[in-house]
Amino acid sequence: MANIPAHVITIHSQKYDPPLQKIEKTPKLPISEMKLIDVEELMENKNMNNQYIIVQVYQIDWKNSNQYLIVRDFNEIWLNLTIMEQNKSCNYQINDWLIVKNPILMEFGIIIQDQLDVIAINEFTYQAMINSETDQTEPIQLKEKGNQYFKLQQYRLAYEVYSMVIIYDHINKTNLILEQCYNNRAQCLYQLGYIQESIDDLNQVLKLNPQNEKAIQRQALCYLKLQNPNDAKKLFESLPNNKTDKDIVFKLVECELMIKHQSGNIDLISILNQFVNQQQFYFENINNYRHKSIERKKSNLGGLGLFVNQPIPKGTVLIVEHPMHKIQENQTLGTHQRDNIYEEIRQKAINDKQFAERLFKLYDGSNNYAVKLIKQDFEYQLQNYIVDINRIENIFRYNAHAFQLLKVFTKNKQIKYLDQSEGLWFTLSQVNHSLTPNIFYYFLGELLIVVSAKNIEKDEEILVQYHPPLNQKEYQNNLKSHNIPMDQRLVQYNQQWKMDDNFNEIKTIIKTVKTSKNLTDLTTYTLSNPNIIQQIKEKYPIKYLKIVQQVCFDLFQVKRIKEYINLKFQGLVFQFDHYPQCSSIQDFFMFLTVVSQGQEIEKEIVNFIFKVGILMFGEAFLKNQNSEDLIFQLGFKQMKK
Ligand SMILES: C[S@@+](CC[C@H](N)C(=O)[O-])C[C@H]1O[C@@H](n2cnc3c(N)ncnc32)[C@H](O)[C@@H]1O
Repeated sequence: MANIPAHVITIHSQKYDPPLQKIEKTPKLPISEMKLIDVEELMENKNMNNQYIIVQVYQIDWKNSNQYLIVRDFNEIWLNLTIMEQNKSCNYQINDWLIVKNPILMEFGIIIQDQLDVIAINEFTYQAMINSETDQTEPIQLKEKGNQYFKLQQYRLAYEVYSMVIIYDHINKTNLILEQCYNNRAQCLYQLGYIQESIDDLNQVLKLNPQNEKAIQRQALCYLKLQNPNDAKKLFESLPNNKTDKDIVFKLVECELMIKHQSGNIDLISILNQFVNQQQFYFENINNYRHKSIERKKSNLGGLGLFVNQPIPKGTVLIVEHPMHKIQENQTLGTHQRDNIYEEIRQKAINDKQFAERLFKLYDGSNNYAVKLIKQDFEYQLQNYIVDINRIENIFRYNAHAFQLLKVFTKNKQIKYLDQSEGLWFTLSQVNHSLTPNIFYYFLGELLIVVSAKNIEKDEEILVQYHPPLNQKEYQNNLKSHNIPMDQRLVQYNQQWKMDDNFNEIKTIIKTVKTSKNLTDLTTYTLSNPNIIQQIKEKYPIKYLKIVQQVCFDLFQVKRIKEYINLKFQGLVFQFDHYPQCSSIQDFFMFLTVVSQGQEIEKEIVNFIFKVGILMFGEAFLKNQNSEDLIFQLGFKQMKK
């Protein structure tokens, strides 16, 4: 141990030799939500809440029942530490390390009012502490344990384990895995929502290794989270792969957007172009997601249905799913290629057991028996290599969803424009129909997103509206085609949904879109009929919000703004029914906000969508302009070029 520097005033009192006592109870580390700081930091930062320091005991004195220690921290800073009203049976020994919770720094040193705020660590307690938490003794193993917790998303536990390694490392001055542990612990803090604390840990990493790219990137993300795009940008830019790594490029654009947004200086087109020129992005890396509360059970409506086993607030993302099967380009079930389609699916079922298993779990028209028979049926059919084509057809008839696959990328990244297509989405296919649905869904390309439209009670069935009701006859036909009995309370036709005057015109637009050979036709059509646009605008404001969403989606996929604006007309006219619950901009914003908070789906993408949305509306608000006009101006400006 080093000599005490002269400037430390030691307290000379009568010497007291405490009896050596074993600690019987294993102390738990009281630091689950606390931050390790050093004495220097403590001097700068007088707020002692939720902090702890670690010091080593050099000398012990007593005065009445107060214990006076001389201690030093890892950085060899010496100071006095007074523990008021110390219980004499709890004695510290020279060279013990003390974990001191919430230290109060006074002129003459640290005062501890509550002796429980101090825990001594000697070899014995240290071992006990580690064993009690993890059954691991070695710090490297301990770190592995932390990693395991992290993988299981048990961030609190991971945090504690990493903290222990950090303490161990400080004590033993090994510096062995300190860098990794701080880095990992920073991630835990981030996940737990302690962003500033995460930044502090990352500073520790960068102190040890200024080149640690992971830490730089993570710190930048923290700054973004704290709405500090300038610092975030600097950090992202300092990364060597800031032009090639798609995540970083993406983040840099996001910084740009946020900076422009905060300064009120928005030039959306140039931002879009900048983004679009940089790189293309795909939705391929989004994993399927299904809310943990969803259960499949018997439904009063017939057959099985999906229920939630906990209350679900409005706006919760319940399902994010890729199609388990989708029909090839330009095909729908109504076409003459139908038999080929079923044959194709049949082959897939024969070759891919998992696919077949899922397929046969779907409703096959035989309400009561469908699921009961699955297992034996499936096994039998596979054994004999017979997958009945009629059954495949049935499954498709009752489960397929249509979606507007406006464009896709071919393998060599060419854009292809497609007509409406159909596919099977596994989870959505298990949801029953209602005209008063509690969920709604929409597609980003072929990616399905299902969101709760109301607060849903525990054990309530989730219900979706199968078709937008256009008129009584069509509605009845829809129900019939779905094998749904007309007397169902939940499926009664609502007189309010009469065919409106705009309907025929809208239909004409749809038809034009569908039959036009190329996009110029559509441009001419919409431009020469501004009244229709005006009418649609008045009647269905929500569809403009749909454009915002589509705009953002297209940022990832479309190179040429022109085409994308043209395509919007197809999207907007056809798809606005998917937002029956969003009747205002505010509603839609709420929806976006909630979606962006969905932990499990690709946050960046949804955040990005959200931000572009804000920018567009933000600009309109700044200019005191109708935001819908703005979106339209944007579209027309581009089209005229
Ligand atoms: C996509 S499936 C839904 C899941 C299905 N109930 C099952 O058992 O797997 C569609 C079928 O469910 C039934 N169904 C859905 N909604 C219904 C409703 N509101 N009333 C009666 N039956 C309904 C109809 O038989 C319909 O053809």
